[in-house]
Amino acid sequence: MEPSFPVNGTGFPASSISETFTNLRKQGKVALIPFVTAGDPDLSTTAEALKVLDSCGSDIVELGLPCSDPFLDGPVIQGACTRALANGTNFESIISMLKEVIPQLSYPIALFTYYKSILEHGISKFMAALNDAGVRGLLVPDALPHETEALKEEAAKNKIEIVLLTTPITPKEEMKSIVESAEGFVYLVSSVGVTGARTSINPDVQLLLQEIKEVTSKPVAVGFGISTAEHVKQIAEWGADGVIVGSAMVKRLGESKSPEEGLKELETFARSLKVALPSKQLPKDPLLVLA
Ligand SMILES: O=P(O)(O)OC[C@@H](O)[C@@H](O)c1c[nH]c2ccccc12
Repeated sequence: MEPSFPVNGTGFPASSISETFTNLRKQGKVALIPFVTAGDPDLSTTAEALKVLDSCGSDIVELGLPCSDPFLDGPVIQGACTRALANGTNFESIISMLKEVIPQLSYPIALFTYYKSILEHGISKFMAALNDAGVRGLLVPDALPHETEALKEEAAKNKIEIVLLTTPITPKEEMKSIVESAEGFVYLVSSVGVTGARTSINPDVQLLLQEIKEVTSKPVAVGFGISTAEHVKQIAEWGADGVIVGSAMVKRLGESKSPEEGLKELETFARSLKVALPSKQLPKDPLLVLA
């Protein structure tokens, strides 16, 4: 049976994060992983944005839970969190939006959150809600190793993969154990500091990618500061399996004059990144999802 919405090559219903990478790898493709903050500028626009990103050939989307103290984020994502919280977006409203939208998407969603927000709900309730909504991955960059182990245990019961992050200053031994424990993919943070667009990519990323690939066959996606088609191309050439683009997406979607304008800018930008990557076919009429 033909599905009535775009299928991004991973098949429907959306695969797990690992399966998505396995499929892409078979086809020699590099994953485009946009990040947006849930509820920015409002939750119905987030729902539209998730569909627009599907039509642009996104392979996975990282969806951020807005938080009042996003200390790993730069001004753009901080602004997105402020807007989302100001319009009343909360965990429950995000979960109910996802329940409706995820069945319409061909890619898996990985949720991004700070550890504190999970504890507010309790780990097992949080994971069960994610599973119920169809979320397939989770990133909690500020969780300590023992906290991560507890998260992984509960996530496994709920078919959720826990993505772990390594940075340019992570000691090699620690990097190895992160890589060993990571599920879905390994997130290589390109540079030290907070999230936000950078003018150029840290050239050490090439070597860091090699070092990770020497110790694992798990997919590796690079994020932090990636904001142009050139950046994306460069990172793909260096052998990454995916690129994560956050602040540059959020800026277009959340800082535009209107939600409609923001969605259009998001679409144009995501397409420009997609064509820069070793790519797959896009659906014929992407604007249909906006109608
Ligand atoms: O915004 P950037 O620089 O494109 O970085 C990716 C990113 O937004 C996303 O992965 C992310 C958002 N907030 C984070 C905090 C820590 C680590 C990663 C993130």
